[in-house]
Amino acid sequence: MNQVDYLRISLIDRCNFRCQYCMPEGEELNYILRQEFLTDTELLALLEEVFIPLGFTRFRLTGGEPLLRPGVVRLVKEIASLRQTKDLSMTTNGFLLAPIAQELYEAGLRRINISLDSLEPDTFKAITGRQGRQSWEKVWNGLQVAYKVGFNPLKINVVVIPGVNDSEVLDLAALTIDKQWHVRFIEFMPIGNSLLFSDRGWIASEELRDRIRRKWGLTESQVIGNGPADVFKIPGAKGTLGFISQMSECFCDRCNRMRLSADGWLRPCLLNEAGQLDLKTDLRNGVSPAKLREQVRKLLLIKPEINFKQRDNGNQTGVYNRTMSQIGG
Ligand SMILES: Nc1nc2c(ncn2[C@@H]2O[C@H](COP(=O)(O)OP(=O)(O)OP(=O)(O)O)[C@@H](O)[C@H]2O)c(=O)[nH]1
Ligand SMILES: C[S@@+](CC[C@H](N)C(=O)[O-])C[C@H]1O[C@@H](n2cnc3c(N)ncnc32)[C@H](O)[C@@H]1O
Ligand code: SF4
Ligand code: SF4
Repeated sequence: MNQVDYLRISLIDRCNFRCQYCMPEGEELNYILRQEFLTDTELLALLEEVFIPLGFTRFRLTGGEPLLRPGVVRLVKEIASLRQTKDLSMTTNGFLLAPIAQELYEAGLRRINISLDSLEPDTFKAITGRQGRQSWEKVWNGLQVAYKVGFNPLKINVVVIPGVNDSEVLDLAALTIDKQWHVRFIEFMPIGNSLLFSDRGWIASEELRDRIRRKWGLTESQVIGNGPADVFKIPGAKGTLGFISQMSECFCDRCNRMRLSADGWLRPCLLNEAGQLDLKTDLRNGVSPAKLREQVRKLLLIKPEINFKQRDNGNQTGVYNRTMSQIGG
């Protein structure tokens, strides 16, 4: 059985973007009420008294947009300073990153993954719903500042949507040649916007690798990370290329993670809603840390059964109660 030691923590379900594949404009979302959010104190208590004793040592802060969480720098500092934290990272859309990057680094954050689906401001706008050239520039600037501040490895996440941004794959891959940036192409998953998914579908990573191979060649490579990316590089490039292929391949047999939502639900699998635990309610009802630990321990034991397995045709269209922005990707 894989060791499950990676917890993805959603800090907030709100976002300042409306990415078509995640939180499309106009979609009604039931936002978590403020009083339902795990407070910093509750989150830290769960980490220290439940997750860390069970062997979790790698934490990723995500959302929604994690930089919208009030007091995010303080929270980073608290988690980074836990003795058992081996790795603390964040996934962000980068819009609010530039002015806060240095503070985050000083608080102990060392790795950031930034979502940037396009190098064309107009396409960026069409995907993210953010008006104006300025939005793309703010994210681009966030990326440059994060690089200067020293976040390493610095990764760029690209969800590839057929007919929308797949024509940019070579341009995005080229970013890794001169800079130590790590670009990852993510196969679009049917969670968040099933209409767009059934209209556009996804492109298999192997097809993208083929395009890249024909232009520059491609060799296997490595980069620090806890996620499911298969890593390659263009020969001689400073950075790497990652491929996250949840539709064309199955990496569930090496799954090492669980997810904690901003309102304290523990979810054993991104794509399967079975087995979730409402840790926040139990915590607020005075259930002891030992009992909470026991519940999570039991969930860890049955996680291999819950891990997502329905990928016969690589095109399942489940209807999910929670979207990517609520789960944290
Ligand atoms: N199906 C599936 N997709 C995942 C899982 N973890 C990450 N992904 C996909 O990979 C995307 C990028 O993940 P990130 O938030 O950047 O984190 P990561 O790849 O785990 O990060 P590293 O530690 O840097 O490897 C997510 O948005 C998902 O689309 C997973 O457990 N299952
Ligand atoms: C839900 S977002 C949260 C963090 C932050 N707001 C961001 O965009 O980086 C985390 C990751 O999920 C990815 N994602 C969202 N919806 C997706 C989908 N339907 N298929 C594949 N990846 C998706 C995003 O591109 C992003 O890299
Ligand atoms: S992918 Fe991230 S930035 Fe885009 S809408 Fe979802 S949570 Fe927001
Ligand atoms: S789909 Fe579920 S089991 Fe598969 S890697 Fe993601 S979280 Fe793990």
